[in-house]
Amino acid sequence: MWKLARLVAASNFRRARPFSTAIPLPCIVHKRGADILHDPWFNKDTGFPLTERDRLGLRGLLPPRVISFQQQYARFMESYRSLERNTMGQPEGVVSLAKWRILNRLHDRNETLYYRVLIDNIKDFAPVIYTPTVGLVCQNYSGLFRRPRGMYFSAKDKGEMMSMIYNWPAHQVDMIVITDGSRILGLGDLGVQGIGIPIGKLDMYVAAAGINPQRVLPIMLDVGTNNKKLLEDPLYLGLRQPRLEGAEYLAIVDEFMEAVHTRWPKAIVQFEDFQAKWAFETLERYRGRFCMFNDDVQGTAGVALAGLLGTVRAQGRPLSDFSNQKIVVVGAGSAGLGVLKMAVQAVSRMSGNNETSAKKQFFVLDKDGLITKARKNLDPAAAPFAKELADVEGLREGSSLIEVVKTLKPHVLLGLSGVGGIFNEEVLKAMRGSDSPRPAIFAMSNPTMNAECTAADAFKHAGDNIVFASGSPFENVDLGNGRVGHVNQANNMYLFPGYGLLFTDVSAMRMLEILEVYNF
Ligand SMILES: NC(=O)c1ccc[n+]([C@@H]2O[C@H](COP(=O)([O-])OP(=O)(O)OC[C@H]3O[C@@H](n4cnc5c(N)ncnc54)[C@H](O)[C@@H]3O)[C@@H](O)[C@H]2O)c1
Ligand SMILES: O=C(O)C[C@H](O)C(=O)O
Ligand SMILES: [Mg+2]
Repeated sequence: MWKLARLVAASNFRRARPFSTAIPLPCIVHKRGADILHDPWFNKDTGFPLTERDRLGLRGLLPPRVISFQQQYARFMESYRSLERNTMGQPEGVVSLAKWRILNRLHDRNETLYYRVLIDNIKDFAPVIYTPTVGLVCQNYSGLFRRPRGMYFSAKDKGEMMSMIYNWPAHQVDMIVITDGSRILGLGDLGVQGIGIPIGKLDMYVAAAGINPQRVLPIMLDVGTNNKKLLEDPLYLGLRQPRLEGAEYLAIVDEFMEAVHTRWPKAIVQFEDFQAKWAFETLERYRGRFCMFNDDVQGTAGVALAGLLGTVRAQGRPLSDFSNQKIVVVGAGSAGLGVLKMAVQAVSRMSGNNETSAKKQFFVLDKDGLITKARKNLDPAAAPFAKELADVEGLREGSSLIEVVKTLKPHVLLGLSGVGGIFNEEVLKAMRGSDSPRPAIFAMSNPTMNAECTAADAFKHAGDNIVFASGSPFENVDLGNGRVGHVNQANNMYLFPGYGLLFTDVSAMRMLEILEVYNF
């Protein structure tokens, strides 16, 4: 996958810009002197040749020696490797944040060099600029803040957004990732600090899909936070008020969507890490009018489905056997329900049966256990997947995870609950009784500490023959005797850069048509 992503990225960058020195300017640069050195889009640091130093008023503002792009690259990588050596043995969080800081400083200074090192070292750097480290960055964002990135629209900006959007310096924007910070990974409400997520996602768009970095825009929609700790933190950078709800909330999102599409009618807006109720509501509200999608609902579904089909192949069975797999999804939020919807559609199309019949093999649990039609106050979003009691013999409304696994003997156990360790020893051991010769365990919650189980525990307790995937990266597991327990990563990052690449190459209307065709 990474090889493919790098090929795509490399070919796009070649097409868009020869990357050996720096980004050719898409328009005439009106800046001069120190303003250019302080603009990460155009800055080449000590790489400015003497002729450019004369032309751009840089003479005397830089040390005399010209250091080539390649030399700067080698210098950065040496600093990074020496940081790795010097922090060996220190706590993981400290090391990850130190790595993030050094990359972030480069991002703020010289984007050309930043994206070059990111593309060339994507496997090493993705866990630093994206999941899982980005979670830690969001948790500490107010303290880590040095320079703004992206745009911040707050509830206090109501009525001003249409003019504010023109404050963004780029003429064209193709790809926007927006969050309201209400459900950042499995870490809950992080308010304005959630901006780290759109930044990390858009870095992946640039690195893996070759999207022009000057045409991406991370957005934070700050409608307040219900996180008490943040509200009491004197350094907290967001609005110090409870989250807006209901019509007041929607009015803010409506105004933002109007503003953004007035200025850039073809920009694609990716909704990210909104709490489930707003994830579903905004998707329904805007999908017919704007070029938008919800990554947690739709991106996750695509990646999970690919993993589920891959599991069938890993079992040595024909893909059509997918229709016979018993699948237990743990977590009935934006991600879990998104996966269920797409997987049911897939089974229905593959088997030719209607969706009611395709649903039979899927079972879903939330914090109150197995979801059945007998549930009082059944969440309308989960209702289509609630089981008839008659269809779950030996189980009841609210059956626990262990009861479900022991009774159903599922082929697949897929976690999108945000609850770390919920696939405990007992549950994993029960998966040994699965009806599948190669049961699949997908611990998709993020970041690492929220994963339903670790890779090591999965292989230890559920057996060597499982197919394992996780949302956050884990190392392969040494099973002894030279055998390896392979860890696959099931994270929507394997899909959304592709959406961007596809949809920025087609017109906005065509995107809507594509989404329609795939009943997305
Ligand atoms: N790997 C990926 O690509 C990917 C994509 C999206 C979301 N995620 C992760 O999935 C997790 C959930 O995301 P979401 O948007 O669906 O969150 P959400 O808050 O919308 O949903 C969480 C669901 O888990 C349920 N739950 C909570 N405790 C539970 C328990 N003890 N047992 C069973 N279910 C329980 C809740 O009732 C709810 O239905 C997060 O950790 C997120 O980071 C991963
Ligand atoms: O951000 C990620 O790593 C995946 C996903 O979008 C999530 O919310 O966990
Ligand atoms: Mg997300």
